[in-house]
Amino acid sequence: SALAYIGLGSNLASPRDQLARAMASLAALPVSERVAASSLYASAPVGPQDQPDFINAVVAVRTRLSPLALLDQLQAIEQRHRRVRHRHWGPRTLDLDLLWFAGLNCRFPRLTLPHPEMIHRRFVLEPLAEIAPTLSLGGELPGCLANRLEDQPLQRLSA
Ligand SMILES: CC1(C)Nc2nc(N)[nH]c(=O)c2N=C1O
Repeated sequence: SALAYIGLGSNLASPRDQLARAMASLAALPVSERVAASSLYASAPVGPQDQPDFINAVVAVRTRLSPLALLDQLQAIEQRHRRVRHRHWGPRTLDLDLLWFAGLNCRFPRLTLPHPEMIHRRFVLEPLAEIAPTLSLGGELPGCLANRLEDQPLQRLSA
C-alpha cells in the first residue's frame, strides 16, 4: 500500500463541520486507512479576497487505491458535500486535493503529482508540517518551505 497526503479546505456552510464530515469520509475510504490528521487552521483566502476565510487541514492515508482511483473517491466525497462550482477560485463547501502520493512525480490529464501549488501555499504546508515534518518536497521540508512564504500567518484552531 502507498502513503498519500490529502489537503482539505472549506469556506462555506459551516466549514468546521464540512471538514469534520470529510475527515470521517476519508477514514472510510475503500482499501485504505487514515493514519494521521492535522489540526484545523483558519486562514484568509489566497486569491480573490471577496469570500469568507477558509478552514484547512491535511490528512495522511495509507491506501491500495491507485492515484486516479483515489482522486475519483475524493471527487465523490466533494459531490456529497454538494460542492457547486460558481466561479473559479470562488467559495466552496469542500475542496479535497491529492497533494502527494508515494513520492510519485507524474502528470496525468486529470492529476499532477505532487500538487503543483502546494509548495506555494502556507495553508497546505503548515498542516502538512504538523503531520509530516520530515517529508522531502524536492529536498525541502514542509516547515522550511512554509517559513519562506510571506503569506498571511494561519491561526491554528484548538482540536
Ligand atoms: C481560492 C483558493 C486558491 N484560496 C484558498 N485560500 C485559503 N486560505 N485556503 C484554501 O483552501 C484556498 N483554496 C483555494 O482554491
